[in-house]
Amino acid sequence: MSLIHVSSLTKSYDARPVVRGVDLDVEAGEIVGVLGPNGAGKSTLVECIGGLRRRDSGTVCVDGLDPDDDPPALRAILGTQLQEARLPKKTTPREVLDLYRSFYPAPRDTDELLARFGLSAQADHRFERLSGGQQQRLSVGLALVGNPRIAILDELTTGLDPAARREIWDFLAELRREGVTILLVTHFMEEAQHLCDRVAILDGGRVTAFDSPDALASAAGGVQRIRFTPSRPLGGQETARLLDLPDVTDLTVDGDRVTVTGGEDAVGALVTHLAAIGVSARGLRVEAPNLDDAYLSLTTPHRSEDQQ
Ligand SMILES: Nc1ncnc2c1ncn2[C@@H]1O[C@H](COP(=O)(O)OP(=O)(O)OP(=O)(O)O)[C@@H](O)[C@H]1O
Repeated sequence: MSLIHVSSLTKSYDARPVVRGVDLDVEAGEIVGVLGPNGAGKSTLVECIGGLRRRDSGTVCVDGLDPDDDPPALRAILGTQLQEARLPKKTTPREVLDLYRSFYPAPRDTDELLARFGLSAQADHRFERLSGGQQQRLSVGLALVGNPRIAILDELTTGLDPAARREIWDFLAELRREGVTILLVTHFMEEAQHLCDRVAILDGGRVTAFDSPDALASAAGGVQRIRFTPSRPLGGQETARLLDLPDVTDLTVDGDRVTVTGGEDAVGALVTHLAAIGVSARGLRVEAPNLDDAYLSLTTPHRSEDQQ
């Protein structure tokens, strides 16, 4: 069986269904991303998996254990980072890391973690004096202090500057090499693309897709965007003619920049046609479909609560 097995999971708040029959299997050593709009149920789902919330129905099995039973064996192998770190204002990173270390049989070293998360200089500062990004880094460190085999990380790089984000990505890549299994809630497509072996897209409490980032991107329809500046202005008819080219589906003009959308054959047809009318395509860029395209095609933007 998979290391994390979820089937038909449901959870409601005040009779309002938020997670509506989720199936999810995560294999040992994978990094699996959970993506979806605000309110899609991502945190609720991973909190049910991590034993922080009780599900209403369905099955959750983590390394053979049911998190609702709160088994000590599960606490020993699971590290969870919550969306918002809520720590006492007057404690310091060193104190809180030392406290969390004491809960685990084989924890990581406090100074190593402080250095790893760029907090050595703030080790003895009160939590309330840390910046938002430093608080965030501490909360990721706390999830990992117990040397967990499974880590559940909820929006781990929100609020971090690009360098800190890269450092955390490198650390997660290292953890993956050590065989740690990671369930990662994120709003950053680049993060999911960079780190995740597979991505589950959650919309309105249901998984609408679960596959590798590349497979999701290809399934988004194989649409490419071709951007260029014509070497001379195109007339109205010349511009309209581009829409008739094979495999071209859409066209927008913004100043002197033209964007043509279409399938795999569109770029060849476009370049050949432009050459035939004596125009070259300056600054030509072809953007392949990416995870953003897949995400947008698989989720409902601004789904209101009464639509759920
Ligand atoms: N403790 C709670 N009591 C009542 N409603 C809740 C509770 N926690 C979450 N909700 C509601 O459940 C829905 C799903 O919330 P959840 O936090 O799981 O979504 P999410 O996908 O993680 O959202 P976000 O991307 O904004 O963090 C939201 O409408 C939220 O307001």
